[in-house]
Amino acid sequence: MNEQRFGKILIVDDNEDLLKAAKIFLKRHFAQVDTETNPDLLPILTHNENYDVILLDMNFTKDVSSGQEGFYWLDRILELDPSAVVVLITAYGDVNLAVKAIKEGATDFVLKPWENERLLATLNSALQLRQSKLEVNLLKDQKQTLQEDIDNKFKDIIGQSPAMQKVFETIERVASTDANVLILGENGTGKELVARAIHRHSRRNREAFVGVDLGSITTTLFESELFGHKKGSFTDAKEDRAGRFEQAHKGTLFLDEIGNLPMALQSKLLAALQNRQVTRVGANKPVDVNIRLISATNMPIYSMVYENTFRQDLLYRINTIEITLPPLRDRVEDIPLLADHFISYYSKKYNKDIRKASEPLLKRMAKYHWPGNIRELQHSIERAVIMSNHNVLQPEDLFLNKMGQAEKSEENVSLEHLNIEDVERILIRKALQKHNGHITRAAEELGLTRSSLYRRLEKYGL
Ligand SMILES: Nc1ncnc2c1ncn2[C@@H]1O[C@H](COP(=O)(O)OP(=O)(O)OP(=O)(O)O)[C@@H](O)[C@H]1O
Repeated sequence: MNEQRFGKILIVDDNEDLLKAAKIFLKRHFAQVDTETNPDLLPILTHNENYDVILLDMNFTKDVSSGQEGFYWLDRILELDPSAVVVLITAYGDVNLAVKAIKEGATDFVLKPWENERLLATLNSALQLRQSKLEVNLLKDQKQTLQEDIDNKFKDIIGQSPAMQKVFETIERVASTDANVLILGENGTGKELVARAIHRHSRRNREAFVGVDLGSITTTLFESELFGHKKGSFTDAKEDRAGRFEQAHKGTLFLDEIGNLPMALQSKLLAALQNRQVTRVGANKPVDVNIRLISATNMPIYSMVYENTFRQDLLYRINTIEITLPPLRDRVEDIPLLADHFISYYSKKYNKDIRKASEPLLKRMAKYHWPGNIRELQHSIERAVIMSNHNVLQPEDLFLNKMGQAEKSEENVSLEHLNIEDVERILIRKALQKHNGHITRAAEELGLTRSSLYRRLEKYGL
């Protein structure tokens, strides 16, 4: 018989002939059939093997027919495994006892002497019940994990400052809608983290979260990367491939660095977003895509619209809801929390016993400008944890970039400690601040063309 057999059955009865006969018959139908005459071994047997169905006699002592032993063992089995499925073996006159046992948790009963086919049918239903019970248990575990996830909603986004509370509120409010979200903020402020949190708390969370870094996609590969291609449509197209839009179907598409997309490509992106359809390179039929769109940029996107370097219609398509992440220097009250979080994470990772940051170090961190925001804080703490010999991190353990220190107290900038790049970065930041991110005016003031200013913005991550 080639048919695949499932199910582990244990039969406990004091009648050896009955056990032998049952085993011979049932082995043809189930994956494993074990027999036992001594019920005292039940706890150890059920502990060692994960039986699907236990076929249990009601009476073991000779001339006793009260069924008390069966009740006792039924109780014990269910105590050890509340999902156990127990089928009782009863004599003809014991039907009332068997009915009572079912009320106490037994699944079914079979009458002795039994017909093999009827026994098989009873065991098959019992096995199905066992599988359902196991599935329910699994679902309960999964539900609990999901619940824990919900309870710890923003556990990976650290921050208690009013600005971050506002961010959390917005995430909560927009996550369940399908609204397009635009996340603005300097480099390293947690834009991707927020995008992932929105996806995690959305109705699409069982589907894919697909991220694309538009800042690093070349113009030639843009369409194939986003919309996919047919085999042979260009030299490197060795096989049919779905693009990011299709990969994100039913899920969330995260377009990072959208402000870096050249104008020509912006129109192509806009068309796909408007039509909710994409056509693979080399194909002639568009396919429908159902995506939730989240975009992010550290560029001054509104000034870019004003300057005609970012399409206004594209901006309106992506910014239904806007979330602006504050730079770390504007929420210094979150620094101790973040520091603790990263110290404990990296201490564990590198097997060090570093407990916290000292007060003088926290003061130093509060004064620092953090041009690279949380990413910079995270990396400096990682380095400090690796290098430090202290149990409490000290100011000298943290290597901070001269730039960030200079800018926070610009009036005290001492040029001899800066190099040309440091100075250029300070001047660009000042010009942008003065003109509220207006690129043309800042470029004019700096004596640069707009495109060379953009190159520098990218270079310095401004
Ligand atoms: N609030 C936060 N709590 C904990 N970790 C954070 C927080 N914000 C950012 N991080 C961490 O900082 C790093 C940078 O975050 P993320 O990549 O989300 O920033 P980003 O704004 O998308 O950066 P970029 O603009 O450079 O793409 C990540 O390692 C992230 O886990």
